Amino acid sequence: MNRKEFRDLASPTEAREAIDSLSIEGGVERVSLEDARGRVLVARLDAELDVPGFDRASLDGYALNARDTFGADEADPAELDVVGTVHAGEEPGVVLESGQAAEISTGAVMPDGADAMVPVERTDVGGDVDDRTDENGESGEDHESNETVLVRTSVAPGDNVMFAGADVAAGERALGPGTRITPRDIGLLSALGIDEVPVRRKPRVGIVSTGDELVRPGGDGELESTRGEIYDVNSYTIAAGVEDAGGEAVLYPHAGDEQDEMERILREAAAECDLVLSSGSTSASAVDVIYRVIEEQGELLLHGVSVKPGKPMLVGRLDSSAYVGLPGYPVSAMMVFRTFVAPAIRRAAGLPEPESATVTGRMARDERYGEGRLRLMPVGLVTDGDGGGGGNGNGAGATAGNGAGASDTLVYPVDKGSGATTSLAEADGVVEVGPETDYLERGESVDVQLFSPDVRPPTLLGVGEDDPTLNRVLDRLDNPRYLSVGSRPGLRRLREGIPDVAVVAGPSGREHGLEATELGSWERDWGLVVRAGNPDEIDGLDDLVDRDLQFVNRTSDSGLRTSLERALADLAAERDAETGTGTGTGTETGTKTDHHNLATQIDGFDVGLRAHESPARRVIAGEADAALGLRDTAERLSLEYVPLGTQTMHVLANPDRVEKASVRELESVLADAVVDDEGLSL
Ligand SMILES: Nc1nc2c(c(=O)[nH]1)N[C@H]1C(S)=C(S)[C@@H](COP(=O)(O)OP(=O)(O)OC[C@H]3O[C@@H](n4cnc5c(N)ncnc54)[C@H](O)[C@@H]3O)O[C@H]1N2
Ligand code: MOO
Repeated sequence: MNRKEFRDLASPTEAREAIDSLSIEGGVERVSLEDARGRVLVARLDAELDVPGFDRASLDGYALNARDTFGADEADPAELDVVGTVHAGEEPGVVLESGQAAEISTGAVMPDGADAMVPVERTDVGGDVDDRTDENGESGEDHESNETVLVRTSVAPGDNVMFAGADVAAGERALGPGTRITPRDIGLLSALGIDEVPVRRKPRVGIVSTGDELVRPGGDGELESTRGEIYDVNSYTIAAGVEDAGGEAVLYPHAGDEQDEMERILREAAAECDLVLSSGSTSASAVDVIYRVIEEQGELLLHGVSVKPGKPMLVGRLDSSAYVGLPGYPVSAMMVFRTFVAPAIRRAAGLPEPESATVTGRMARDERYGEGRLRLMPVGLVTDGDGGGGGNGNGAGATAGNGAGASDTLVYPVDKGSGATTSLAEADGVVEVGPETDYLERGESVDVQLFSPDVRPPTLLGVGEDDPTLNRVLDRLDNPRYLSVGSRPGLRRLREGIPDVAVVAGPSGREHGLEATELGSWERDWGLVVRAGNPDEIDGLDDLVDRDLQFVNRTSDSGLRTSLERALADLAAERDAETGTGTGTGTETGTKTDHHNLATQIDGFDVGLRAHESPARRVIAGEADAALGLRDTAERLSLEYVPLGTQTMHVLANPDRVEKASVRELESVLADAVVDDEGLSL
């Protein structure tokens, strides 16, 4: 089977041109006023009537003839006979003559003979109130002619009257083609009595994810990890991106890795959509055959672009639809989508390019890259210094000013690889690094395109140990970001000056030779997490070493792993001491036992999982007898906990950021927390 090789890559510009050459417009449809918001008008709409359609009183008061008020003022009011009342929505039953007025409501039709009105505040009832025969103010004919009104101001013709057509006159241009209809435009359309408008049909975008391993989120049953099953990410991120760009997303069933099945589903989508987006099957493996479907059944315009991530993307046509093949890796799929596809959908939908929100910052560390492709580098932002801007210095409830203030913005690459969804979820934007740049130096200025103008960088950036108590602390803060990289990498990053705080297990910063302020600390109980009821009667580390038990560890970056290794070292020393007194053990004679020797006797010691709960979940799944973990975790998952020790968690602040509002807020949350038998509670 011949496989795809990427020898000649198209340039990003060529990729854009290829996509632009496809037609993905959706045509025209008519939508009702209720569905018109955000839609793009395709034709000019002219007013077919006057708004208002009659001369109308702008205030509650009296309609009258302006000439009758000339010279009137507070001291010398004009007295007019009130000959009727006109309410909104009724025909005036009165015609005014000189010296007469009619009571009138806001929005009511001005009676004939009236050319102005006076608000009620500038009048007084004249005559004798007791003479009034009609307290309810019924229509004009019912008024006694001896009722009068004292008008304490003079008005000019037209005062307080909105004349017919003053809002919009018949024949006027109301809305032009290309208008993206806003709630205000809907107001105008309603006033004109228009209940349906011609708009661009949203481009229909079919989404076909390929791969035998994909499972829809929320389906029945668990993922079968042994088969490599994963939840489908791309269908949903891409669908959300399509809707954001003004398209209508249509999800199709997953296509497996068979060419025939891909062809069937792609053609079904092509028949119903203006654009088909597939994900996966773009690269070089034997099942990456989607390009053949396009090549054989449609037209393949290009395959392979000099961009990272996203190299294996495809552009072409299938039947009457445009086609773009996105790589399967979620980061690659999303980056290709937002860089190349979303602008084309927006154009087809008639939407303008969104305000580009760009932030300039400094690289927080050196970054090397030399593949000669345009790199779309996801990055996170953190404000250096005291948080700058608004002087939000006094703690309580402060939503830390994170606008681009006086302080610097540091930019750090977030790269867990193209396969990690958190590479995007933990990023704020993208830095485009040209193919000629192979090195970005710490401190160098870079422009970050935010994912959207409303992206706000987190108020607080923390790194370090994964911990359930910490998760509760973070819930108390406004928009923090925490990267659980483990204690050691956390300390390293704090030393590099990137995060605001690091959370480390075990020895405090000072013992690591670090100039960091400790904001708070708590203890956590750690040990072995075993099945409920402890059916294997596991008492401690001895059991793991000496018995045939399956164990699951944490990665060597984690503080728990460090504590476990120390405990093993203690056990080794104990056993050596016993050997010294002549008690034989299983260790080789003559060699000193160190914790490595004991570790090799623990089945599964080298299987290290990254998060605090993952090992315990292996116990629940029946894949292990004991896991390294916390008492907290065991209790929450209704498992049994075998104590091995306690460990102190330290929250250490970057010395340059101790005055940053969010850091002070964290300090006060930690100070408020109560430490009792249950650990730290809030
Ligand atoms: N020998 C080579 N291998 C690879 C190359 C190459 O040039 N030579 N290119 C790499 C690059 S770059 C990328 S990007 C990927 C693209 O791979 P495919 O488009 O063929 O995608 P798959 O192999 O189907 O999947 C890759 C990866 O992503 C996961 N995936 C796929 N679809 C989804 C989805 N809807 N939701 C979540 N995750 C998904 C899939 O399980 C795989 O792990 O190829 C490199 N290989
Ligand atoms: O080009 Mo792939 O998209 O790097 O990961």
